[in-house]
Amino acid sequence: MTWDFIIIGAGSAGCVLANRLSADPLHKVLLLEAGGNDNRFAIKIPALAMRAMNNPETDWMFPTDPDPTRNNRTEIVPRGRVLGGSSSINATWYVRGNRGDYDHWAELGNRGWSYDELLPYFYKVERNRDGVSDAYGKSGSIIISEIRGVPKLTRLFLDAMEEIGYRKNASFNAEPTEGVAILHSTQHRGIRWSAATGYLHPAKSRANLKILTGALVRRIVIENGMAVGVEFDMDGRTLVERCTGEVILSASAINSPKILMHSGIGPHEQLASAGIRTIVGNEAVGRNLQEHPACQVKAFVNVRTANQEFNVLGMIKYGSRFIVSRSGQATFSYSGIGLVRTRPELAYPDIQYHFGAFSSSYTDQGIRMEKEAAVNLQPNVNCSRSRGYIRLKSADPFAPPGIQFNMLSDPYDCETLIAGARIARSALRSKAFAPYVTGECKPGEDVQTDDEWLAYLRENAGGSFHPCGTCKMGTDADAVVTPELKVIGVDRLRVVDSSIIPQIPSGNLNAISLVIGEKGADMILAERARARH
Ligand SMILES: Cc1cc2nc3c(=O)[nH]c(=O)nc-3n(C[C@H](O)[C@H](O)[C@H](O)COP(=O)(O)OP(=O)(O)OC[C@H]3O[C@@H](n4cnc5c(N)ncnc54)[C@H](O)[C@@H]3O)c2cc1C
Repeated sequence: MTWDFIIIGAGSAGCVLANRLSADPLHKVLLLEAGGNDNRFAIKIPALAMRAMNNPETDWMFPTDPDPTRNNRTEIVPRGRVLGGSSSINATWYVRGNRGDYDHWAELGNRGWSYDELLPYFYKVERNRDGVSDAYGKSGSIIISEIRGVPKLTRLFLDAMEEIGYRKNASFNAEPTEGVAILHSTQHRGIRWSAATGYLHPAKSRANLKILTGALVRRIVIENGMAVGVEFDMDGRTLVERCTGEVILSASAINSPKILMHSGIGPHEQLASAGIRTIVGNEAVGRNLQEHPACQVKAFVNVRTANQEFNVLGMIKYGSRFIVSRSGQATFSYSGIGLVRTRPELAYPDIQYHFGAFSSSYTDQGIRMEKEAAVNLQPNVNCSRSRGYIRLKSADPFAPPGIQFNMLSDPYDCETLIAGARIARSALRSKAFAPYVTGECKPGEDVQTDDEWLAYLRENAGGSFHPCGTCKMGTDADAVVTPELKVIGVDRLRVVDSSIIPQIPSGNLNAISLVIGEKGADMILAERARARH
């Protein structure tokens, strides 16, 4: 069989593409996914995502290189390895980002990617079935709901922020986005609504769409400067599928650049040292790695939190509530959002808060629940400026690449995160929290000066599970793909996923990854239609 389109990766963007490209029965579409089926409790019930993470069956669990900007600490980066990709194991936050983010993308030379041009694609993604906000589209594939049954401590977070000068704003995905709110999530009645749920499952019985799970892509086959197929391993065999239309790489910010490199597209020296023949030398492949640097500000509380209930009895309690009302702690982890300007002269929020009515910690093995009752207010820098990279470590296409975040290399990120952390501290010391908060747990009273905060960040800051930018879209020398998402130097090959992001936006990345899938599909279909006529 020869395919019209081969899509690599059934994640947020890949599921959208599989649906849109196979909507025309004349298109024969092959979707290759390394992971397996998403029919698991740990995926359907949002809070159980902690179990889908750190599980090699559903999480890539990429180890990082020691980060010199964070005292050489290492960490494990979770990425979904299952139908739905990271949208199947994420925390279900739905955050679009703001006008400034996407207008900036357009200003960088990416025609067609301004806020006004992307807004119709957000609407196309969204289905505001539970009436959560007028800001959303009404008939898209992804259901957006307010989370249900939030703890009292989360409502206190909104009061606390209001008390120190930040308004409540339930419409935080429309302009102006600034304010604090109960989380809007990609859920319907407490069940995760992933890209697989919204896009892939409704299309999977189409005769012209073939989905292969357990298909681990090695490389793209390039002949005469053109992508003509994909080589992958499945059931212990190495196979090649060929394609007359386009190969579309949607393996996300860590594996997309790695697959390009194994296909001969990337920094010549790295390819040569792995014994890979360079087809297109491009130093930019794998560079521009971005994250939302985050830290924790935590306070002990005098009421029970999920920390004391992270056991069998707690499971029964939360499980029963879930069964009866599809609400409560089984359906979320963090439950309050804040988008805040740390300085009034800024045009857009430079900090996003995740508020959790529980306390957990980053460890080099992932996130762990604490034993004592506490709440956690976590700021992250929105449009961060630190840059890291992905590099080939091995000639083995299945070995993980080197991942270097350099997460606190830019002083702007450090200063902004410190400002955000100080605001978080003020919120936890507000009158609203006073009856409940018994003391600061992290960073603790010893941390006061800028230098002390910086030392705290270097020892404690982590990412927000939002790596992106490693196959940057642009028109400059640092670009890997054009604004049409075509890989520079190779025909019939595009990258369509969060790796094309030129500058990380102000929000969690699932929404924009879905939009990248929608816009990518539109561009591919329009070109195909033009070619037919
Ligand atoms: C734990 C966690 C929590 C998060 N929380 C949120 C949140 O609450 N809200 C939010 O908006 N964002 C969140 N994110 C981020 C967001 O989900 C991702 O940024 C987004 O889903 C990325 O979409 P993508 O299409 O780029 O890649 P992905 O969705 O990661 O998809 C990539 C797909 O490609 C497949 N693949 C990779 N390599 C190969 C290969 N060699 N062969 C075959 N298949 C391959 C993968 O298995 C995967 O299915 C979170 C992410 C994680 C991991």
